[in-house]
Formats: sequence, C-alpha cells, structure tokens
Amino acid sequence: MSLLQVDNLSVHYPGQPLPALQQVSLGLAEDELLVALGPSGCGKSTLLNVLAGFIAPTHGTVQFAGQPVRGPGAERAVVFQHDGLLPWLDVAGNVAFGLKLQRVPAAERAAIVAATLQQVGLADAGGKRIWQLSGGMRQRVGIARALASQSRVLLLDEPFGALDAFTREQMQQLLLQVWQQSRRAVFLITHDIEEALFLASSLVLMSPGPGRIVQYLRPTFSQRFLAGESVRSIKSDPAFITLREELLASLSRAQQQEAA
Ligand SMILES: Nc1ncnc2c1ncn2[C@@H]1O[C@H](COP(=O)(O)OP(=O)(O)OP(=O)(O)O)[C@@H](O)[C@H]1O
Repeated sequence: MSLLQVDNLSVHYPGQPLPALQQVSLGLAEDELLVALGPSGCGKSTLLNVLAGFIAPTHGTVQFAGQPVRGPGAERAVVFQHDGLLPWLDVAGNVAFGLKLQRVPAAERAAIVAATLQQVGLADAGGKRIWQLSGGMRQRVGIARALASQSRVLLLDEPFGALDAFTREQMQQLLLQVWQQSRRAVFLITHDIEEALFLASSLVLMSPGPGRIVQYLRPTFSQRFLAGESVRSIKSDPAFITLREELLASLSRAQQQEAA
C-alpha cells in the first residue's frame, strides 16, 4: 500500500490559461525513492507543494497513510534547493530546531542530532556556523534536519540544483546511502535526466502545457550502486546511456507537441 497516494490531481492557479497539473495519479510506497523528472513549467514544484500540504488540489485527492492531506505535517519533511537554514544557529542548532519545537527532551535531541550528522558525513561539524559551510555541506545539513525530524517521507525540491557537478554527484550517492539506511520514503523533483535515472526506484516523466505525467519507469541503477557498483561504471553503462537518450527524446517530443 502507498504511504502517499495522489489520485486524479489537478491544480489550476487563478488567472492561468492552463492547469499547472492535470489528472496526475501516483503512489509513493514506504521503501520507494520516487523521482518526478521534467522541464521547467511541467508542474514539479506544484506537485511537491501539494504533497507537502502547502497547496490544496483544485480537483482530486492526496492521502497520507489513508488520511486526506489537509496541510503541512511533521510526517512529511521538505528539503528545498536553497537550504532554508537559520544563519543565527550553528549546524547542530539547525538540525535540532524542529525537535525543539516538538519538545523532544534535550538529551534525546542531542543523540538524534549526533546520529543524523554522522549519517550525512558531518559528525565533526555540529559547532560550525552556517556561513562557514560550502553549498554541498549546507545541503547535507538540510537533509540531516529532515532526517532528524523523524518524518516518514522526505520531499526534496531540486535539492542539488545549485551545486557543481562533482559535489552534486557526491550528494546523489549520499542520498542513496541515507535512503537505504533511514528507510524513509523519498519524493524528489529534478530536471536532470541523469540524476533522475541514477537515483530513482520509480520515475515519472512529466510534460508541460498542462503539467501531466507522460511516462512511468522503474530504473534499477540505484540498486546496482547500493550493491557496490561504482557510480562511474553505472553512468557509463550503455544501458544507462540508452535510457538517458530515450528520456531526452521523449521530453523533446513532448515539448514540440506543446509548442505546436
Ligand atoms: N503561484 C503561482 N501562481 C500562478 N501560476 C503559477 C504559480 N506557481 C506556478 N505557476 C505556474 O504553474 C506552472 C507549473 O509551475 P511549477 O513551478 O510547478 O513547474 P516546475 O516544473 O516546478 O518548474 P521549474 O522547474 O521552473 O520550477 C507554470 O506554468 C507556472 O508558471
């Protein structure tokens, strides 16, 4: 059964000629890393915002664990492209912030913060100030904060979009490790085909005008990485390259249809 379930979802922003999303249906299971891939304007952020409970559907339903989503909830943590960290707190303070709001006792809070910082490779950085961190480290803190919240779903909004190619690849690997260890359901949006193929256990390809799902896939490359194969070997595999080119062709076909 899906943890998050979307049925026949449409979102039409007031004053816009076309719906941002039209008749979108998908399910996110507990052990899944679902990626929504598509070009700018296909409704990825709108979909994530609906799952997070920031935006209400115009039509259709969104359910978490069988209950309608009526707004944001602690069981669905969001990580944004621009990390949203609090500059007046240090790294540990940022990771502990949500726990403090939830009134988790100090000793328990400290243990969770230490464990999640360890998980994202920042075990020694708890006392650092936010302005001392690189972009990749900041995103690690954002992910640690989401993990610390003990949410059951992580919603990641283009989390690596602002990073250089090398750091981005490191973060993709980290995310897969964290996904495997933390056993959370993950929903991630990206416009990067290679990133989507490498990370996804399920992938929906989206197209704009109106925003909709045009293809569902179940790539297996992340399983190969988690079984020990190197990222370079996976991304240079002809099977990976062929699928990447097919997705690129599907996306350009969808965009040509939109333009016509
Ligand atoms: N608050 C809003 N009010 C009106 N229209 C909006 C609003 N937010 C998004 N839109 C429109 O809805 C459509 C989908 O936008 P959305 O941001 O969800 O797409 P996206 O795939 O995430 O794009 P990007 O990758 O550029 O962020 C676009 O046409 C956009 O202009």
